[in-house]
Amino acid sequence: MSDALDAGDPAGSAAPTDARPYDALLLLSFGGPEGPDDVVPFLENVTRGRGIPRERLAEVGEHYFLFGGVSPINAQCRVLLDALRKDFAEQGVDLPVYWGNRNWAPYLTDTLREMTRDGRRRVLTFATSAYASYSGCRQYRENLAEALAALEGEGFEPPRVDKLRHFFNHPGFVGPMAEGVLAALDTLPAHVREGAHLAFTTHSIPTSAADSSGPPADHGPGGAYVAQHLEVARLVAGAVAERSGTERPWQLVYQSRSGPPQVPWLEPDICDHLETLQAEGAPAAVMVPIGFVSDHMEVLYDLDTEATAKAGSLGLPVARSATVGADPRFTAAVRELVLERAATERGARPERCAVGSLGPSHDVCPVGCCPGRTEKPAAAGADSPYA
Ligand SMILES: CC1=C(CCC(=O)O)c2cc3nc(cc4[nH]c(cc5[nH]c(cc1n2)c(C)c5CCC(=O)O)c(CCC(=O)O)c4C)C(CCC(=O)O)=C3C
Ligand SMILES: [Fe+2]
Repeated sequence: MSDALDAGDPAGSAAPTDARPYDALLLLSFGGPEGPDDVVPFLENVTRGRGIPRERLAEVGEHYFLFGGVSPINAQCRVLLDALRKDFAEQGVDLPVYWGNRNWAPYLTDTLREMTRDGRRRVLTFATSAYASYSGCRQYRENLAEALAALEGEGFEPPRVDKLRHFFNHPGFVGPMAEGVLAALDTLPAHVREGAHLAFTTHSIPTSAADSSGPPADHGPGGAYVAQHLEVARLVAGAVAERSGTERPWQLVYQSRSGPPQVPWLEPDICDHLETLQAEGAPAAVMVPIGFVSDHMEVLYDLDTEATAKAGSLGLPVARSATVGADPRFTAAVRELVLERAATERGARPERCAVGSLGPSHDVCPVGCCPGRTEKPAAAGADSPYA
């Protein structure tokens, strides 16, 4: 990118709603079962070759069967898809939005095939995962590469695919979560509200995956994964303190651990944390699922069912705050990120919005970002085999 653009920004004359060079947005999500017969095949898709213990799979299958074999995640993606289309239409952003999943229908490869048939040549991807990590970023990029390879194998010339930067510190993500905490506090009995602890939770991952998350240069203990979550927790706790006039103690904790017990994963687990809080005399807690963009199964089962039951057995009042879902501030944030990236691709230097001290994340994952256990081709990064 040339500094000379600062003077006479050529893209500055473009309409503020110009999404060029992109001709489509791809909403890329995890996918989930939509009925009892889907549960086992879905789990097979998720765990292909990753050695999750059988007992854990049976347990996770049970969580889905408890809800009729239906994960809420696909319905939430449909709502988000509609909300994005409506936002784009209202704001004059002329960009079709498609939806594909990594692990269940509509499958990513099918969506990309449809996009290719529709003549889309420059696709921007919005993955429903806010933070850096192998599971939350590179794995999505690997699945994009697999889909592109499959289409090439079918004789198509697939589009070029980019991916939006991590949005964890965008105000359209942090703001709605802070408001969700204030609303959750209001549901607690009045006499425990003041002293309630904030338990920020996210998906546990192996400590080795956390340590290597983000660009290689940033690697420290916990890597970008822990640093980005700590930043969001700090920002939300700060906004809540400011709005409510009360500083509350907070901590980042983890949930939904899997994998063999001898492998270390990020700790403490939310349930152990609730036990500690109760033992230390905390009057109440709000569980704040900052690691998830909507109320999918990890939230409905691991927090609303399991952790809430644990708190009940401890006599500790708890509430769970809302995820951003299709909040209009979040859909607006996606639009802003799309237009920002489009302007950057046109050679302009748009304002790159971010709150807190970490600054806006990279647009293109550098080589070695969030490595997996085995090296596989990944699209939409500096090490992409696709342009
Ligand atoms: C960081 C992270 C996110 C957040 C980023 C993002 O959103 O992508 C996330 C999201 C999700 N994870 C989900 C489901 C599952 N994740 C599993 C397994 C795993 N997740 C991991 C990490 C993450 N996971 C890891 C390190 C594993 C073990 C190894 C592996 O398999 O890589 C398993 C297998 C059984 C189990 O081990 O629990 C299932 C069924 C669903 C769908 C929920 C629904 O249906 O509503 C969603 C949104
Ligand atoms: Fe997961």
